[in-house]
Amino acid sequence: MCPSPNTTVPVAPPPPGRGVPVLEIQEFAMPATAAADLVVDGGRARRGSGRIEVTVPGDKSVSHRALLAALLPGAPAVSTVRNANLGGAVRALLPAMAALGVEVTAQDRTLTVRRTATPVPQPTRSHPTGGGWPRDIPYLQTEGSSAAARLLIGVLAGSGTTAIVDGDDVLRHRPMDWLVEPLVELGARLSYLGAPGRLPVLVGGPVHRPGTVELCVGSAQARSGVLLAAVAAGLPVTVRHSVRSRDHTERMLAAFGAGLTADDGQVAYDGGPYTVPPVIEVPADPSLAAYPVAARLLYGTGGELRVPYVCLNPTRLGFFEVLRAAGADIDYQDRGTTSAGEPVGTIVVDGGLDSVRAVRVDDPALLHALIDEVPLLAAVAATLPGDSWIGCAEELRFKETDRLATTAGMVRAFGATVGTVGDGLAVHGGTVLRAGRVPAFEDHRIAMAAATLAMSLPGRTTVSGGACHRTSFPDFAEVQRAVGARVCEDTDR
Ligand SMILES: O=C(O)C1=C[C@@H](OP(=O)(O)O)[C@@H](O)[C@H](O)C1
Ligand SMILES: C=C(OP(=O)(O)O)C(=O)O
Repeated sequence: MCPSPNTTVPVAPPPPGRGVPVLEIQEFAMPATAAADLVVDGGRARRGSGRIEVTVPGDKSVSHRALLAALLPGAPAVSTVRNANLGGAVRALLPAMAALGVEVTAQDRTLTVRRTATPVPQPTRSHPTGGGWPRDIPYLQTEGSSAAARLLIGVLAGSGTTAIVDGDDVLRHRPMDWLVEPLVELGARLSYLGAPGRLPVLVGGPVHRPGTVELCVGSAQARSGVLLAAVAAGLPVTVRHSVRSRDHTERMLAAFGAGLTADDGQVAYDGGPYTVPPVIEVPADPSLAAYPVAARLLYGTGGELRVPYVCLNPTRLGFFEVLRAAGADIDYQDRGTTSAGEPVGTIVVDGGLDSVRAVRVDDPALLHALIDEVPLLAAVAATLPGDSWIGCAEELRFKETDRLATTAGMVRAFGATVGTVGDGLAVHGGTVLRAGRVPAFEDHRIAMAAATLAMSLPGRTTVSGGACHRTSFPDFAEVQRAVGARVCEDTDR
């Protein structure tokens, strides 16, 4: 049986003086698993030494932004997104765009976006209060992707497009007020059609009041939603934020020529013009590169592993930086820049974790630079001899699962001693870990972290519902097999 994600085992006190933000924790029943299991036969790497190169899919965040750029006023009628991530989270945006008359076709990893198509209405879900949906208003469903929903709300609230934005049962429990409240301050008419602060949200009128808004969270999606609204409306807006989280929206809009200035703690848009280019290039996803890199480090044998053309935006490199600072041999080479203003290069890893005792994250910007890699970092930390701490992570409670709890539950299923303490995770090192059946809690990041840890442990591990990795990394198993893993999907379930 899967351990409960809600069990809290304090194994170490939080660091002194750490204030825990008061945020309302999401509680809801997870839907029954639909995904197949992942089966991992762990132990030594299937391949020995030698240089290996693997490529990982395009960055999920940049893909979302590149697609939504096509909805900005003045964007070309036909545009191309190259090397897009084609996982479920990015695909979630396509039917919503179709309902707005924007057709997206995929060939390999290239998306062609046409703004002039006939709108294709999406089927509606049941109304959360049992009432009826407002008539003649496009209904846009973004499934489980909060980036898709939040960024879309921003673009709609900037371009003055009336629509309803909805999501699946899990997304209907994730906070939308982080973004909706600042948009309302800027004059947008937005209303919650179900629970306050949650989807579905009706976007009824555009932002039109210039000014400064203050965000209460570090969420890059919230900041991006406000910036996209401001730029779509040509409205001068300053966004103050407490944490510098991923800045892909700022880089992309600046690459379009929009007048943006970023200082410590704020980003300001001057209301001036911009040009959306006909082609946007997406670099490979550093959050996905982290899995083969971790597998290589956990195996600890073999030669160099190279992952080319990865987004080297510093707001995304926390996982690699924390391990580098702790002694792992990780390097960045072949540096360049994409047309969307993103630094790119090859991540090179050699050797294992022998010189690494423990890892520590206790800075909010660093946490945000590895926010999606926390389950993987905790899994790696469980193999180290020392005690590790991953703090400043309160926002993880608002992901598709409460990822502080589900990360602890997953790592504990391997026999590790790990607990949620305040706003973080304390991982005791030096425990003997064992293969077995472990939960993924329907969460792609938990599934991939579990499967990666299992690769280095002798014996068979079954990651329940682990095939949910398709949300962000459809070819996860193929890539990990190239690094030496024995991992496959159990299609017999
Ligand atoms: O801006 C984005 O594309 C994302 C920002 C992060 O979420 P938050 O903005 O909620 O922190 C991250 O966890 C998510 O996978 C993608
Ligand atoms: C949290 C994630 O995405 P989102 O917030 O967009 O659902 C993720 O991909 O790990």
